[in-house]
Amino acid sequence: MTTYDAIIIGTGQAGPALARRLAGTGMKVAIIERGRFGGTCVNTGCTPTKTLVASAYAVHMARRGADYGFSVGGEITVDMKRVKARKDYVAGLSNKGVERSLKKLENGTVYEGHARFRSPHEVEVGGAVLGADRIFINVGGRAAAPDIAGLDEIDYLTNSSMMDVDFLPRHLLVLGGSYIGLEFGQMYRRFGSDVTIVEIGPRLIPREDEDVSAAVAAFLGREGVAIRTSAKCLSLSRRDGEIVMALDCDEGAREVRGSHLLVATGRRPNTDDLGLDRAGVKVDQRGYIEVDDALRTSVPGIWALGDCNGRGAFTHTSWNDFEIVAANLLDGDQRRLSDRIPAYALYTDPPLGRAGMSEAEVRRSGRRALIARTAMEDVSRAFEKGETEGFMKVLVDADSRQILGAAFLGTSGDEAIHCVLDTMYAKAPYTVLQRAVHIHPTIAEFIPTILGDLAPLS
Ligand SMILES: Cc1cc2nc3c(=O)[nH]c(=O)nc-3n(C[C@H](O)[C@H](O)[C@H](O)COP(=O)(O)OP(=O)(O)OC[C@H]3O[C@@H](n4cnc5c(N)ncnc54)[C@H](O)[C@@H]3O)c2cc1C
Ligand SMILES: NC(=O)c1ccc[n+]([C@@H]2O[C@H](COP(=O)([O-])OP(=O)(O)OC[C@H]3O[C@@H](n4cnc5c(N)ncnc54)[C@H](O)[C@@H]3O)[C@@H](O)[C@H]2O)c1
Repeated sequence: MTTYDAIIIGTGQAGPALARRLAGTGMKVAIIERGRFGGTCVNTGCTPTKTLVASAYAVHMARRGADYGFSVGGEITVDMKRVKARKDYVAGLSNKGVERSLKKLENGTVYEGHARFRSPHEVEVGGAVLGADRIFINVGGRAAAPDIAGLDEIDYLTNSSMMDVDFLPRHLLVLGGSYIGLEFGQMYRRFGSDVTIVEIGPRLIPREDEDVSAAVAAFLGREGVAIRTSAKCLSLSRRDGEIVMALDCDEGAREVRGSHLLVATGRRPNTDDLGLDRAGVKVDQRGYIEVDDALRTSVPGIWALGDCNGRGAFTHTSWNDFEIVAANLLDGDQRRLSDRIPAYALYTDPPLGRAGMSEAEVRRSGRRALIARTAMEDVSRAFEKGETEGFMKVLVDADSRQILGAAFLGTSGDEAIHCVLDTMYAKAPYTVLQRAVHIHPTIAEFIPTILGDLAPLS
């Protein structure tokens, strides 16, 4: 057995940064990766998808040339091989950057292979057994396949296999109308595919407020994305060279057909093949590793960071997990998971920036609250850009005057939301943000104006 001061399993968003911090203190650190360095975000998640979203946006804007006073000679066609090559280049830089930095890390040793616990302080990888008093699990997750008759017989796509697509699907069926389904759905519609999104819930992105779901469905619909909600996929089969999806639904056709199928119905943690039982690490019913407020598992000396602990499902939450663990272990700074304010963005165009509670959550909480909402068409920057879809909504606690949450669905909503988020972290009353003088013309400039319109939430 080779002994280290620390073992890190997985090189997602938390692992590499933690490896650098620990190795920087002189600890001997083993880093184990079974797949591509950088994990989901870098290889099959954020980076490639946002690179593809950028290509789709450029195509969309070129098609809208007439709105801006120019024309493109001839039909706009998309070369999917070049779109993919651009994506591979951008994602490849990050992937290689993570690999290079870990392999040359002083005090670090990289093992390439599948890690499995042998005991609370021993991990097997390849033929080697590694031991350490501190083990950090950063194994992430993968696409979950729903239990649908016939799915196994279909050569379906997931976010991972979508990365190899270098052709235009004639008709992309998308199962699941949340982040992955909507980002890929709009993107492929813009590239030129017919797209049908099938969502089991009563509306798209069912976690969001109804007005958000409705606005997203409206602009996707205007772009020609077919949307089926409250539609349960009963079975999948192949007929006449097409994929046939049989639906249980109250409205619309009971069958949809397409050339390709993307399954985007959620994810599951990579904890089923990690030998956690041999270490005694507790998982919940869905396989997520149970952690406390400092990301310690049920076994002393073992921590779980990132998607595999079920406490976040984003790159920034995994990165924050690294910050929490490093602060507690190395800096004497008792940072806590419970200090984190929920925040994320959905990268449709326009994007949805979200911070804190939704309107529905505020209503359920029963507290006295204020609300203000503005259509993006009333925001001068959006109007000037010719991108007026969406709205901005802010909720404030009527007693403490602190911001409870916000949804910015509109151009630059993913950036402007940070004004709200930072004010929430500062625990400042909304009036601080209302009195801030923002730069003209920006989307953020309008936030003080919105806050001037706050009225009781009825
Ligand atoms: C299509 C898509 C788009 C996304 N877009 C965004 C976005 O725009 N913004 C955002 O914030 N988040 C986004 N996410 C989510 C984000 O990618 C994840 O939350 C983030 O990557 C989680 O990182 P992680 O650190 O938990 O682990 P991961 O990045 O999942 O990495 C885990 C690593 O562990 C390795 N591993 C697993 N098991 C073992 C084992 N037994 N032994 C050795 N190695 C192992 C894996 O190979 C992998 O490299 C997206 C996700 C997807 C799927
Ligand atoms: N912009 C971003 O930050 C971003 C982008 C992509 C992915 N992600 C991450 O990836 C994770 C997974 O995304 P996702 O969109 O796959 O999952 P999700 O959990 O967000 O949504 C799954 C959707 O599929 C629906 N669904 C479930 N079973 C179904 C079925 N049998 N038929 C039809 N619909 C069904 C659900 O109602 C839900 O709307 C997210 O939690 C997110 O953290 C983030």
